Order: sequence, then C-alpha cells, then structure tokens
Amino acid sequence: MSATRILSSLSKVFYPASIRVSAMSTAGETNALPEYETLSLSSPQEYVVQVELNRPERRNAMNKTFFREMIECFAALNKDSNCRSIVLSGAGKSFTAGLDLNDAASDLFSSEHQSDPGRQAFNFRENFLMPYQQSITCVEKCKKPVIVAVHGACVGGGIDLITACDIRLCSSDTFFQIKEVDIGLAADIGTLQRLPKIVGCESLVRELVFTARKFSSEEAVAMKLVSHVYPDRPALIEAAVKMASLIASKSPVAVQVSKINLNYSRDHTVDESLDYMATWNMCMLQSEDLLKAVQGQLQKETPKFSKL
Ligand SMILES: CC/C=C\C=C\CC(=O)SCCNC(=O)CCNC(=O)[C@H](O)C(C)(C)COP(=O)(O)OP(=O)(O)OC[C@H]1O[C@@H](n2cnc3c(N)ncnc32)[C@H](O)[C@@H]1OP(=O)(O)O
Repeated sequence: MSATRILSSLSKVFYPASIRVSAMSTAGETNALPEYETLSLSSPQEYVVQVELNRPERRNAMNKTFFREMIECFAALNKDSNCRSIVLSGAGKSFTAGLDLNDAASDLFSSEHQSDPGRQAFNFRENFLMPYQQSITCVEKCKKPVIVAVHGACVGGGIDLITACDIRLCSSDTFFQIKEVDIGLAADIGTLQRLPKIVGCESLVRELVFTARKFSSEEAVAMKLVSHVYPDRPALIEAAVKMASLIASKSPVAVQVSKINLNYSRDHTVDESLDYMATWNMCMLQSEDLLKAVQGQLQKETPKFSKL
C-alpha cells in the first residue's frame, strides 16, 4: 500500500471532517516563565523548561518556601503549553542537602503546640506532612516528563525528589544518601514508597535505608536508580537538555498519555492497566498528532505538533 493510501485511510478512520484540517497553533510564541525565591526557571530549548534548585549557599537545602514553590511551579508547568519536558537540576556545588534542618526545626520543635495531642497531631499532618509529600508527588503527577540531573550530594529529601522524576541522570562525582535515620526520621515523603519499585531489590533498599550509608554514582547506575552517568556537571546538563529536547519534539499527546499510563501501570495489574490504556486511547487515537506522526515517518520529515 502506498504512503498516500495509508494516510488517507488513517485519516478517514480516525478523524471527523471537522478536525481533519490541522489547526496549527501559534508555535514559537513564548510566555514569561514564573519567578520564585528558591527555584530558577529558564528555557534552554524550545518547549523545554529547566527548573534549578537555587539556594547554592545552603546546598539547595529544602525549606518551607521551597516545598510551597515546588507545588506552585509544577502546577504552572503542567498547564503551560510551551512546556513539553522538564530538566530538574541543582545550582552550585550539589544537587541538594535534603531537608533544611534549621528551617524544619522551627516546625518540629515549635513552642506554639496545642495542648491537646490529638489536635496537634491532626494539624501537623494537615499543615506539614501532607503538603511536604505533595511537593514531591507533584513532580510525578505533572504530565510533562521530568529528567533530573543530579550532581555532588543528593541527600535525604533529595532521594525523595529524584524518585518522583521520570528519568534520573547523574555526574560521576555524585553521592547519594538516604540519611533520615541519622536524624531520627523515617523517610516519609516518597523514598520508602517509590525506591523499592525503582531498584527492585528490597534487600539493598533496606540496607541503604537502615544504615544511611553513602553510595556512589557507579552503585546508583548498577542498582538502576540512574540510567546514565556523565563525567561532570556540564556534560550532564548538556545531555539532560538534549534528551528533554528530543522528548519535546514528539507528539505531546503521545508523550503525556504515555507518562499517565506508565504511572498507572506501576501501581495496578496488567489487566487493569490495559483497560485504562484502552479508555485513554479511545479518545487519544483521534488526535491529529497520529496522522502527523505517521505522515512524518512515511515521508521522512520531522512533524510539527501544535500546542497541548
Ligand atoms: C517532613 C519531612 C520532609 C523531608 C525530610 C527529609 C529528611 C532529610 O532530608 S534528612 C537529611 C538532612 N540533610 C543533612 O543532614 C545534610 C547535611 N549537609 C551535609 O551533609 C553537607 O552540607 C553536604 C550536603 C554533604 C554538602 O557539604 P559541603 O559542600 O561541604 O557544604 P557545607 O559546608 O557542609 O554546607 C554549606 C552550607 O550549607 C548549610 N547546609 C548544608 N546542609 C544543610 C541542611 N540540610 N540544612 C540546613 N543547612 C544546610 C551548611 O550549614 C553550610 O552553611 P554555613 O553557614 O556556610 O556554614
């Protein structure tokens, strides 16, 4: 069958006449990126946003402002049609030193505690623990793929954060540490929940959680926590941006529906996940992106997808 006949039959099967004519949107026009105190946003390539943790003098330790701004930032990027993929990195010497211990102390040891322990516990859960969890989970829930580029130290809350990302890359100087037990905490904003599913070796995860020993980039790649290691930070960022740009060149419908379904499949049976996928695709296969992508493949041209 000729390329033209394949395209013509695809078009008839999938598109009502009203959407067969492609309505290219205003690609190229850019919105100003939001500004934050603890995060610095830039756009190194079209449709790619780099979010940099930006308290280098504190090794990007995570304070209350950071936790709040992460939620605001990822909600904004989730809606931003100029953003199709995200690179998350850390400014300065290290990716992150985890929880800002000075800042957290003011919440953990506050003198404003209520006398009733039940009410105190309830408020603590609602106003501290749950929002902190949300500020990590918002990365996983964001429909745009997030590539994290880790260098230097990645400690405590840093592991919570990277395990919520889609793709993890690091530089060879990186060390990782699930440090919570050393400060009398159980890691409670994602590491215990997500890391076993990523690493797949319960024995190793438990060793790292219970001992808080540091592990290297070599060990991280061997345990499949990261997929690639680069010689230094510049090479790491360059590779992360290149990968993000490649993702951003694909159909945003296909990429985002893939992320949603990969997340769903991780937590459900194969049967449930296939059912979920079919329900998504009964709508998404009607997207103009399918025709454009197939056309591009057959005609050996790079398709341009309109904004989502
Ligand atoms: C609901 C709870 C939610 C989340 C819970 C998460 C739990 C955790 O994250 S546990 C882990 C807590 N983090 C740490 O214990 C790490 C402590 N820091 C370090 O080990 C080191 O700083 C380093 C990350 C290995 C980096 O070393 P280096 O490059 O030599 O820098 P330093 O000179 O040590 O630090 C520079 C500067 O930053 C301050 N700082 C570092 N980490 C933190 C931190 N976690 N909180 C607050 N401040 C931090 C450090 O004190 C230095 O400040 P100066 O004023 O310049 O001395």
